[in-house]
Amino acid sequence: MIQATDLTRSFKTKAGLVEAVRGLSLQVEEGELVAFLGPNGAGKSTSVRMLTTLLPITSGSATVGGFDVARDPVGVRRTIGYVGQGTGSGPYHRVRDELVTQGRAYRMGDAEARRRADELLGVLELEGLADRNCATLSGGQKRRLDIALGLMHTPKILFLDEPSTGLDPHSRANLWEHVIKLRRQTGMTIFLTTHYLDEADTMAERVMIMDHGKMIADDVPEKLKADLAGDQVSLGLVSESDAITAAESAMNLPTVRDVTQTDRRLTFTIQNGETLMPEFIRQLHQKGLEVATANVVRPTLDDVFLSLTGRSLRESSLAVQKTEQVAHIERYTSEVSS
Ligand SMILES: Nc1ncnc2c1ncn2[C@@H]1O[C@H](COP(=O)(O)OP(=O)(O)OP(=O)(O)O)[C@@H](O)[C@H]1O
Repeated sequence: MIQATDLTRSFKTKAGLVEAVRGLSLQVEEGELVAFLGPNGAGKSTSVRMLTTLLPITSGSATVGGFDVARDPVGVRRTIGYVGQGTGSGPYHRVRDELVTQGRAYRMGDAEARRRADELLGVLELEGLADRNCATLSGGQKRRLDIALGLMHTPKILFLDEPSTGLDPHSRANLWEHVIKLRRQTGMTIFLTTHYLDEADTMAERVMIMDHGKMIADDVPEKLKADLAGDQVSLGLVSESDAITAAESAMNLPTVRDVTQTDRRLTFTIQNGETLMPEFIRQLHQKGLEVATANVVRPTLDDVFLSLTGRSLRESSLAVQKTEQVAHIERYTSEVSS
């Protein structure tokens, strides 16, 4: 459904050439839900903007829905819906009118545009707001309207650029319920960028991680976590000598790494820790070693990024969330004081 080969995009700036995307190749199959992750400035939006024909490519090639993004941008635009970071609705228009106008822009007849608008108002639970001015909607309602706008022409592929950024946790969860429902009903292919690691982990079937303009990982979240991060195991033994012997045994476990023993504590990283640990502890008991405490911590996508780059992706997304919180507080303060 989406295919890119060696895509690059550079920008000439006063400070010099910025290579935002440096040889991106990817493939997304029909009906997949793929999350595109990466720290600020990794090149995610630039990639999405090239795939959605909003930005010309510097070199390489891409097809979306079977249409070449450089040679047939109109074909691509007919096939996709794009929900960008800024809200797409006009503040002084009513919700249903906004949808109908969008439909007309896609050359739908008036009756068809109204029928589709009402259908989407239902799917995205915006019926009660159809006659409200867009300016009066909450953040979460606005994002749902943005998605409805992107779906008016019934696209096969939906691009969502940071759909839930700036929403409170309840609105984020609600937005996701709607996206998942839509996907179940339509079988649409969904390609989204997000800063929220938990969101990518639980919602996406496949995660692509970008850093410095390049793809550094592309797989199902569980596999990425198992292969690149592994479970963190921590065992407490009753004596230091038991811990030393247990560490020697741990060295022989398959996929084990980073075995560390300090006093009575033994820690290591391993794949499938939850499954392997009961048997390992039994073996230690058989050797006369006593395990007093055991803890297995499952890895996160941040651990994957850390193992790939030595940096934390969470810190980058926390920085974004902090900026958002400051923006919320500033908006609130200015509303209160005005
Ligand atoms: N129009 C532009 N002119 C110059 N540089 C640009 C332009 N657009 C993007 N860049 C640069 O390209 C790089 C990639 O930016 P991009 O917006 O694609 O990153 P991103 O991964 O989407 O980041 P974020 O998560 O912060 O949205 C950054 O260094 C950015 O400053």
